[in-house]
Amino acid sequence: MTAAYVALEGGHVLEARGRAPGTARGELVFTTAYTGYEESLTDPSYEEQILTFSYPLIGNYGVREERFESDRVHPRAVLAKELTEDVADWLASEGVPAVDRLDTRDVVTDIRDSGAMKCGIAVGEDVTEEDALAELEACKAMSEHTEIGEQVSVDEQTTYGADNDGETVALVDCGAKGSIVDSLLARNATVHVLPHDASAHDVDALEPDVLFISNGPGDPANYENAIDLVQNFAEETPVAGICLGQQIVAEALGGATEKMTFGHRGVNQPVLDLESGQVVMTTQNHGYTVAEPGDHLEVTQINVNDDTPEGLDGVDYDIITRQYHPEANPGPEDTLDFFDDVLAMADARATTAVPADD
Ligand SMILES: NC(=O)CC[C@H](N)C(=O)O
Repeated sequence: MTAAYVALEGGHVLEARGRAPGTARGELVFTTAYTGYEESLTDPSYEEQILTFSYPLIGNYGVREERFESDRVHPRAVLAKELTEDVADWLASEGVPAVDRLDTRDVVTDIRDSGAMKCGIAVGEDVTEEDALAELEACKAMSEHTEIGEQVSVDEQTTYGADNDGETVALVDCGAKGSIVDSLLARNATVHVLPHDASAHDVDALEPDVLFISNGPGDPANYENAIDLVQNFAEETPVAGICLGQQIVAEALGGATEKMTFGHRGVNQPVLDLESGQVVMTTQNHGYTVAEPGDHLEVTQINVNDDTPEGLDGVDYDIITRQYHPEANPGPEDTLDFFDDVLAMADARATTAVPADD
């Protein structure tokens, strides 16, 4: 019989049914998404986290590689009320421990009351509560993962859509979801995916129409290089950002970010556009938020539930960012026009730019 223990910050240990073996530790969070487990589990933004699904049955339409957002599972472990065989086998093959048959309503309530917390997990034939507690003991706070960008970024620059004749995008990969690249390619852009530690010279060499900062895991303050790039280019090149990208842009331009209690993770987060008065349903996955936009940015969209900034525009520079995931996958596709807006911003700048000479 496989034993399974989940040790929560504070030392409380839950027993569950083991579905994929191993030991792990991470920040315990939950998503309310009721579909899209293939996309969520391969979203690099979940690196160093343990993901609880609040929806009770996960896996009822199988596991298909074409839905993956990256080439591996990123959460360190998975908790659910009931996992299908398909998902349990997939997680086992990826070496990601998984448990079910625990009361995820209790786990979610606990996270809502106490905030995202450290967690240790042990699943296997011979594991004990002490193994889960030892993982908990070794668990670091999210902000202490200072090299997290390195864990999820590409090692080398890669170009997609070289033959496209639309805008040229320099996408700084801090853990980018594949759908961001796909959304840009579908709009005829050429996308150069750059490592998170790319230099200003690397970006310059591409003569991009837009510098785009991706989503990604962890504390935005730990992406010093990407922050520097935004500072370097904001004046001369249009800038866009999604999720971590919005946070990095705010950090770079005199704003500030802060950790939320338990964050927003789900596919039905309502966002109000302050100019049009329209509310859209969005996909979200973040534990930090912009606390202060600073003088160079203004808030254009807010979360209806808690008023946190969901969209920023440049005051004196060409900048558009979103805290949610306009690329969807999972979730509603109501916000794909963000990519049209970013490319239109880049195009407008390119066509009004004054040639240097002649
Ligand atoms: N999806 C993301 O880009 C997440 C951004 C950041 N790591 C956060 O938790 O807020």
